[in-house]
Amino acid sequence: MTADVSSEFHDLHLTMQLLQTLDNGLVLLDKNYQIHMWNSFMEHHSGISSSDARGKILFDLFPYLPAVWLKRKIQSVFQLGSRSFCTWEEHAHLFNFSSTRPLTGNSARMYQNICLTPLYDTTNQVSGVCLSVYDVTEVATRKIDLEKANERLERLSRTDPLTGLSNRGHWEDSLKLEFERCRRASRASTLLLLDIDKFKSFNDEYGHQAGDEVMRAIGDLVHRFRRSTDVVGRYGGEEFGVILPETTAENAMIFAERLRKRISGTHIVWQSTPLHVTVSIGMSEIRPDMNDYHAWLSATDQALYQAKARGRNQVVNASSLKP
Ligand SMILES: Nc1nc2c(ncn2[C@@H]2O[C@H](COP(=O)(O)OP(=O)(O)OP(=O)(O)O)[C@@H](O)[C@H]2O)c(=O)[nH]1
Repeated sequence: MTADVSSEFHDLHLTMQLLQTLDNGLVLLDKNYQIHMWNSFMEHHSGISSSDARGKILFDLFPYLPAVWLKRKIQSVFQLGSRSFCTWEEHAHLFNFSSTRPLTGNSARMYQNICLTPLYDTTNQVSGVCLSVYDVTEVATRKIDLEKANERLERLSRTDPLTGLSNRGHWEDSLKLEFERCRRASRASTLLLLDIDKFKSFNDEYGHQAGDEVMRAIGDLVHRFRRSTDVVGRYGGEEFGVILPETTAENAMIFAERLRKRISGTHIVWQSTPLHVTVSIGMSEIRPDMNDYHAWLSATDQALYQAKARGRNQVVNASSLKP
């Protein structure tokens, strides 16, 4: 070996060692997806030694890889001569590797970003593609945790903690939306306000916790009774609101009467004592002369007031009231 060749061989040897120290995976592929280099990161995480990997076809070693998609990506690097990327958000675990910190992190599997880089020969032709694999498990799990926490906060900000129904703010937003939709499309929609009768007496006789239990049970009953398109919320203290989209007052009356009877026929058990609960319901169908959803609420509230005044445990339709 001449001095030059020996020096080049020495440099190559050092370069190969340097590649082994990288904390990311390196795979050198030719046009036929045959592996020409496989660094220690890949050895360590795949359990396949460099000597076993070299000469093999990538897709034979890892039959679970999304072959159609990845082949297209690799071929485009050969054709265009430009880099290509794939983030964990596209393919979370391209290689099925274990996470290096499964105990402190939140994932048993490694999240990866992938980069495909063209490698040129001396004639300036792309002769290989270097596939770099980056372990981004910590970043990915942190982002996923943050998204989950935000979703939870979002849900909490919309929910009444006692009944699990929509809280007043969120329910009123739905009401406003429904009002606007109906106005534009001129279609029917009916609003119900439901108030537990003599609710104060449950608090006074059995304690506040019993009152809470009554509230929870009625909220649950209304929630289970409604159709999936109806929107139920806790409107105030012991008051619930139900929006019945695409429903005329006539049909809403059938629903409201059924609900009222169901509630008055159900005993809520508090510490072995059955409590008899009734509700008063006011309802009103949306009308063209209503300028905003407040007018809709106000008409329904007046009907509820009448249901109370007429002796409770009944449904009153706003259209039956004298103007
Ligand atoms: N336990 C409990 N009580 C509540 C809650 N929110 C409001 N209340 C109570 O509900 C009671 C409502 O009483 P009133 O407005 O006098 O009405 P009522 O006793 O239901 O009588 P009518 O509506 O006229 O049939 C008040 O005593 C409030 O303190 C709650 O979240 N839990």
